[in-house]
Amino acid sequence: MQVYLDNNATTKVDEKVFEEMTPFFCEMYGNPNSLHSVGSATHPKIAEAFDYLYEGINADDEDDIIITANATEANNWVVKSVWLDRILDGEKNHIITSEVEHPAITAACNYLEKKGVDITYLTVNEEGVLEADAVADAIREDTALVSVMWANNETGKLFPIKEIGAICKEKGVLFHSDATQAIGKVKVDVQDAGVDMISFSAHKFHGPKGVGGLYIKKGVQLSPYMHGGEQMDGRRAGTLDVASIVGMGKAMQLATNTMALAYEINHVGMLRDKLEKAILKIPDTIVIGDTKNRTPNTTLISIKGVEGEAMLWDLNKNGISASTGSACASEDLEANPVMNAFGSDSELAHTGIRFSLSRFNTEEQIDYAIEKIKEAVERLRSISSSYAYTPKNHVSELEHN
Ligand SMILES: Cc1ncc(COP(=O)(O)O)c(CN[C@@H](CS)C(=O)O)c1O
Repeated sequence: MQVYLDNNATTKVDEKVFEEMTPFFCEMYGNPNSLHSVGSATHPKIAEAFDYLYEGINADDEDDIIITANATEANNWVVKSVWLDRILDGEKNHIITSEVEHPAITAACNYLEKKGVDITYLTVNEEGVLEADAVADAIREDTALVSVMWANNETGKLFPIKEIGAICKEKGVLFHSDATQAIGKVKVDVQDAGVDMISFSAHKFHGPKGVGGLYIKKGVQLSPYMHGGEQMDGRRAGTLDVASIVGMGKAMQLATNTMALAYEINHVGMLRDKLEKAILKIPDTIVIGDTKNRTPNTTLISIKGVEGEAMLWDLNKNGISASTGSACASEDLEANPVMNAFGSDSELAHTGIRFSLSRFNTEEQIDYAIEKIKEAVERLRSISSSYAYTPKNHVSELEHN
């Protein structure tokens, strides 16, 4: 049985999304900027896609949603153009972010540090969340940007975006949120939250890889990151990938409508809780962060005495796909930065397994995964030189219910 539990890394394209995309490869292949009818034939579905995007995040018609290749581009665009506009060409020299952001933010900020920009990486509390007051305390006269993620990709923890939005508005500081792991899992309402910009990627909510977006509130000045043609009113040059834009719009509509979000909480959340509860019945296991105020699909669990990569290998042999943390950091065997941020000791930081579900997972799949996880823990602990294996914590004696 194949059980895909790594949806925070990427998701399957919804069949309905794929259907919407297919005409734009071999039939309606025109360039939307061409004046002829082959080009203009793409316009109605592009317009519909943008309607879905605006509705999906409750953007005002006067706001902008600019198509990017992915959230990485959107995040880099925000950080580097704020540097250009407000630091190099302005009187600011300070950016505030958190220490558990995705590398698309932290690496871009590290790059600016080398250019002399002062970056504050706020720490998270023991629940794995940044406190809004910490942002207020960190803001200075020369602060150009606050960038805090909406939901953490490894723990699923939700950050106090609305409170931070109010603080940034009151202090007149630009506020960006990386909403990549929030869209399609929780309600993302840019007007209610008071954000100036958010980043997103379609492949996180059952759209195609290679397309994402940056929402920019009306009136926010941000120099283009990509210069060239007049696409996106000159805010992001490059021929539009019509199929991907249409796919992202449809995916946004399918993932953010009221029924879909209710299903995320009631079905996906139920499956995640069932999986998590079953694993926590195994001795010496803990959830990293805490179980409140999370996206409904994610759990990051430390299994003492079991190296994360070894666990993944065991699960993979049984058709189960999970990760030790974000996919982009999976190659290096360094301790998981998010777990380090929680003050986890190094042993713990190597034992984290991230399970991230989707609306396509079934209860039968979760029951199968629970059985295989218990078997893997039993096997790996029995050959572990570091785990004190006693009859008390024999996994096989545990009742599975
Ligand atoms: C919060 C957040 N912000 C940005 C990105 C980047 O998305 P791209 O479409 O690759 O550009 C991601 C992607 N995180 C994946 C791959 S590293 C994970 O396994 O957690 C993310 O989670």
